[in-house]
Amino acid sequence: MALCSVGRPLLLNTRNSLGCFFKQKQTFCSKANESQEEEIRKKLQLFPGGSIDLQKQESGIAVMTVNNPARMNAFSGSMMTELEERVCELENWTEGKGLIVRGAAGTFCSGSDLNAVRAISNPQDGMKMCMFMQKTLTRLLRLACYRLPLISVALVEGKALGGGAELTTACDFRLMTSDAVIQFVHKHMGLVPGWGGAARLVRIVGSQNALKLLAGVKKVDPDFGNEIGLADGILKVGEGDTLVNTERWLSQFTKGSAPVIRAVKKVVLSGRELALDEALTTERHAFGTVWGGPANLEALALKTKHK
Ligand SMILES: CC[C@H](C(=O)O)C(=O)SCCNC(=O)CCNC(=O)[C@H](O)C(C)(C)COP(=O)(O)OP(=O)(O)OC[C@H]1O[C@@H](n2cnc3c(N)ncnc32)[C@H](O)[C@@H]1OP(=O)(O)O
Repeated sequence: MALCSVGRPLLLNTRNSLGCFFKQKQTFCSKANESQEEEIRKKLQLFPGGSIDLQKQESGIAVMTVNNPARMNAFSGSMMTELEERVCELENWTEGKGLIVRGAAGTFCSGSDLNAVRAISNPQDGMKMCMFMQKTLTRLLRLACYRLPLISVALVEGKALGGGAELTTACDFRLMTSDAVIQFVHKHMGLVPGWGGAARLVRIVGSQNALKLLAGVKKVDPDFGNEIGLADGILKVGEGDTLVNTERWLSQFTKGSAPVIRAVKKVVLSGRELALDEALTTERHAFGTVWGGPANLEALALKTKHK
């Protein structure tokens, strides 16, 4: 039985929440919300185009591609619902260790498809779309909460604008190619982020920098990204295949014992998102899952030195 059915992700959350320290924070738990989600899913399907492709590799690293190059990889409505489906697939990928999120044809993502945005520009639809994307991107960021040790990185080539900039913040790390730009263009669109991008940005770069990026609509190039902690590394264009280089970079975090990596991601996520008491409780539980475990016993037997 699948753990998750895309049409009923709320059921998924209830079932999967046993091992999930975020269960008390889930908000989509009423029948009314469930039917609202279904309603917006149907509406989004009315705006087709592009795709979200997922390639799960034997290495345990998956590549998710935002694929709509004719519109600079803007998110059509159907791509928003496909993103939810792909996240669901990842939640159930027991061999998964890492995820690379990138855009097709050398550019990341230019946000929502403005044609779809115009058609759903009334406040009710906007709120439903916003809740839908917030929930999907939160699930993407919290993949480890579903028993997987997945560590994610956004490979930012070209432009990441608006919702595309928000998508980068739903990954654990961001690597930028030397020609890349991340820009929260929301203010210029008369908006603020609504896909959870502001809340995540504050946690990544701090409130001072977040204010500069959102209120100043500052273009973040790789050097500035590095300076404020938005970029975790810079990939020089022309020095090898960027995807291969990203896989190599990511593998430093995904190699080793899966239960230990899962526990690491859990303590970091809980430290960032929960109140201290709750985070300490989660840390104790995570510690209990690895103490005396195979990786721990092996390290003790080998008398491992950390030179
Ligand atoms: C604000 C938050 C938010 C949300 O919460 O929903 C959003 O994400 S709204 C979208 C924010 N993004 C934009 O406003 C992007 C607007 N587009 C541009 O600034 C440029 O197109 C750019 C910089 C992405 C690329 O410029 P370039 O000169 O390299 O190419 P073109 O402008 O010729 O673009 C090629 C082609 O793509 C279409 N395009 C680009 N972005 C979008 C988009 N977001 N939605 C729909 N279509 C988009 C562009 O119109 C061109 O199509 P064409 O048919 O050739 O005119």
